[in-house]
Amino acid sequence: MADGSWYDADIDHVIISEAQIREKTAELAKQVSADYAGVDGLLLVCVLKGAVMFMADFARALGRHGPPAELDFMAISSYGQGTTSSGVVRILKDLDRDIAGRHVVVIEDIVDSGLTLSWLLRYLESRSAASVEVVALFRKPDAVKVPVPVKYVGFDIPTEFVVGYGLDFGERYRELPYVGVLKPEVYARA
Ligand SMILES: O=P(O)(O)OC[C@H]1O[C@H](OP(=O)(O)OP(=O)(O)O)[C@H](O)[C@@H]1O
Ligand SMILES: Nc1nc2[nH]cnc2c(=O)[nH]1
Ligand SMILES: [Mg+2]
Repeated sequence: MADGSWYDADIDHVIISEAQIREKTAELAKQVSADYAGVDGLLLVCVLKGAVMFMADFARALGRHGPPAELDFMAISSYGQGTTSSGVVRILKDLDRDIAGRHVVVIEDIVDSGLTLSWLLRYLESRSAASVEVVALFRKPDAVKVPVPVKYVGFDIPTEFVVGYGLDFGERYRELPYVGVLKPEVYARA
């Protein structure tokens, strides 16, 4: 449907295309680059697994402009296998280094209820970062349960469960290059 890949049979419709993601990522990287000009060693923190694609593309886009950045990864999970947040956040992998005094930019794929991010921001601030801001590629403004300060937002999308570009359903569909909504029968057979 979208580009002829075998997953397309499961996709009802595309919400954001690969080209739109590419364009927006470049735009966000330019904004961050301008705002952090002069900062040496910005620390990008990727929230695994969902943000893995966005981190890779965003970091490369930032690399065209600077400032120089380091990359670190946290794995936290609040969704389990389903489509609603449990609200219980588990750290599966912590940061490798101390972030005290560092300028941190959190790279997130999506802000839905806001539960994951509000937990993460509290966690990072408790570790004495000099500053913490968030870049989120997608946000569902009508789904937010806990308001979180997200300085850089790519796309506001409707309150629907989406997959692709890092976002999974039962660990599948993360490798889709676009973001879309699954056909109802996919949930029925899960
Ligand atoms: O705003 P919220 O309602 O908290 O939802 C957003 C979070 O949910 C997803 O992660 P998930 O817990 O599914 O883990 P994953 O990234 O490994 O898929 C997504 O990647 C965000 O981190
Ligand atoms: N795959 C996926 N994970 C999410 N986590 C929070 N919202 C979503 C969503 O819409 N899709
Ligand atoms: Mg998930």
